[in-house]
Amino acid sequence: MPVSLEQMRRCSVAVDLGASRTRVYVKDTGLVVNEPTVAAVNTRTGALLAVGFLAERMTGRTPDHIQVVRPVAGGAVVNIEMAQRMLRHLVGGKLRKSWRRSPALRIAACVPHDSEPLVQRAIRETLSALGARRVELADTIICAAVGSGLPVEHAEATMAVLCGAGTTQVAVLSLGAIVAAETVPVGGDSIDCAVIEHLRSRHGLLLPRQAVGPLRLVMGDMPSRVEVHGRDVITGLARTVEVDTESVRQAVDTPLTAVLDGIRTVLRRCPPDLVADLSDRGITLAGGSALLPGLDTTLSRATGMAVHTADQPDTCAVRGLGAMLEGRVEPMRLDPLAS
Ligand SMILES: Nc1ncnc2c1ncn2[C@@H]1O[C@H](COP(=O)(O)OP(=O)(O)OP(=O)(O)O)[C@@H](O)[C@H]1O
Repeated sequence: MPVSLEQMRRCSVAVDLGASRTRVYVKDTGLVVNEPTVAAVNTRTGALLAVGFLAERMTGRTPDHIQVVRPVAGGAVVNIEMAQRMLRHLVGGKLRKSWRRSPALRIAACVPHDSEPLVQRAIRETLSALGARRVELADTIICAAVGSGLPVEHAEATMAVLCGAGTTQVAVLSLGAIVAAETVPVGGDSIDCAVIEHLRSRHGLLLPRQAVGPLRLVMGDMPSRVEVHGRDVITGLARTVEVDTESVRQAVDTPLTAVLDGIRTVLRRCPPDLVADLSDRGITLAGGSALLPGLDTTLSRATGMAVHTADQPDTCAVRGLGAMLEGRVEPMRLDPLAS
């Protein structure tokens, strides 16, 4: 799926439909939507009740007739109809100006590297709900590298690790293309599951998914103890336990091993010249899970390479795609040599 910058420049809207967040960037305006990829429906009437933050807040708190749906999982749209309805509500009004300027709206969207044709078709069909006449697809990892400020179009290796909710994509790029890449089915969701499983087995406490966030925030600090509220596994009653943050950090190491294996696999597949470039430049982390405290130091210690976290890592991919739309990425000229 080669990214043609020429085709990208004809698009006016960039979309990153992630498992956790939906982000929309409008050319010459900026990021207009950054909301959870979640919709709540009434199963009796089929009516859409809420989308985005409001729907996410309903998770785990709904009566039987209300269902909270996540239409994207593992880098693919798994419920096209729901994704279309959610997008119309999240984005509709914000694209009115773009529609007026160009009724034949062109949208650019991120898709995971080496995604199946069916996955690509699903995203195209989903975006047709926004009135897109044409949908151009770009590799998410290239977009994230551009959004992280890496000079991807130079003849110099850069390594980007995009830590999302369901997957982590690792790639080495040079001359605007991917030299070697690997997708690991581990992301922020697996990290949350590791924390929940640790509290269940070590403390007999059931923790709601939403309660993991505050616990993540203290993980990078010095080892300390924090109070966590949940439900006792045996009695079913509310209980508060004191948790040692260092033991939570160790529980998270298991999913991180898979990410490390992904980095090692990509490095093994790279020509030695590029690996030498990387030892100078190091690894750049992007994606929402790159905000996990201490992730950069853990990866740096394990690989022996410098690891930097991009600015606003969670929105790197859509901002990178936006930069392509706005023509802020200059391709390296590879004109045939004159004879
Ligand atoms: N401050 C934070 N600390 C740790 N993890 C975080 C933080 N903020 C968000 N996350 C995690 O980042 C993940 C979402 O990242 P991101 O928005 O890049 O995913 P996505 O693009 O929607 O998903 P995917 O790329 O898998 O389709 C979630 O799992 C969330 O728990």
